Amino acid sequence: MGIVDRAAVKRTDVVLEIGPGTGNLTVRLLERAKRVIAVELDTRMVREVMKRVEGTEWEKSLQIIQGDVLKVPLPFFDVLVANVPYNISSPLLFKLLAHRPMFRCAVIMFQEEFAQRLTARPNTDMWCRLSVNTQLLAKVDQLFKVNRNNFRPPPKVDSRVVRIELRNPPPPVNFTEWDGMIRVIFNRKHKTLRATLTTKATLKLLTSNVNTYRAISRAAAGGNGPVGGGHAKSKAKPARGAAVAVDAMDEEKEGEGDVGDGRATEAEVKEMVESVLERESLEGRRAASMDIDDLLALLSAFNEKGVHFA
Ligand SMILES: C[S@@+](CC[C@H](N)C(=O)[O-])C[C@H]1O[C@@H](n2cnc3c(N)ncnc32)[C@H](O)[C@@H]1O
Repeated sequence: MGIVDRAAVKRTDVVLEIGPGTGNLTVRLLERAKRVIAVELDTRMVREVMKRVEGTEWEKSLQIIQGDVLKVPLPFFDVLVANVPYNISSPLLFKLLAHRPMFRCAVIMFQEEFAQRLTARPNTDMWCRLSVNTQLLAKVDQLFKVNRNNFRPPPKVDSRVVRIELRNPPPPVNFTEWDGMIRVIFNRKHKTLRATLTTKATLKLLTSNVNTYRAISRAAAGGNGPVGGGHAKSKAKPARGAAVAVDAMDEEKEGEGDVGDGRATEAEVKEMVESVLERESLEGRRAASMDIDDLLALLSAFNEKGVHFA
């Protein structure tokens, strides 16, 4: 079974094909779907595909969007099929993970190693920021390997086709905040959390975030915090998904040592970070061994304490 069969296209489906090239997959998708929308960067390829369906029964059910898949707004679709250059694998994947409304599935060919990272597990070499972010938002199945000798000329690496289904409902987490934390702790995944989270650069970032959240919180409470003065309440809305964290922070304001003007210092934020790690018994843990649930719990513990990664 090839990519088209694995996509399990139904008669009622709108299929989005990325990079149709000369249209080999396109014609097979048209035989099965209600409609195919193809996004192709190369104008010569666009003409090739159009020529291929001209005068056939498929002419009316194919729409071609000429452009870069990373730049064009994607239309509604049920199923996506993609075979595109591997240098856009990561941005394409993240565009799809954020795509709404949700689609039924995406069947995509990636480089073997990239595909393996998508389904990697903790305590393996492949477990990385890509694995964690993908598995937070989607379920990925490895479908089949495509040997490099199937291509002319053969590339340097093998490929693999995977199926991606978005988690529905999506996890209740602010993705920017989540990815901010994942970036920091997976930058050196074998170091302890205490070591990665208390470097000078990380503390600088966290202190700036803590102070922004405090200012927002003060403004929302009607005070004259640094954000926006008298109009701050309407202007300084926290990012979507951050509301819970801001409420939790309000409750803590009295206890958390504000210094004078209410701004936290790096030393104070270091203490906040260390106290969360200690309370959760996580000082000695390493990102390399943490699964998604461990990481969600870690982010939640930090947010409750008023520590933010975005
Ligand atoms: C490997 S070919 C795929 C050919 C065809 N799908 C097949 O299986 O026979 C990749 C295609 O993706 C197109 N492409 C490359 N970058 C693209 C982008 N950023 N957006 C849309 N299409 C792109 C190329 O022009 C090319 O036609």
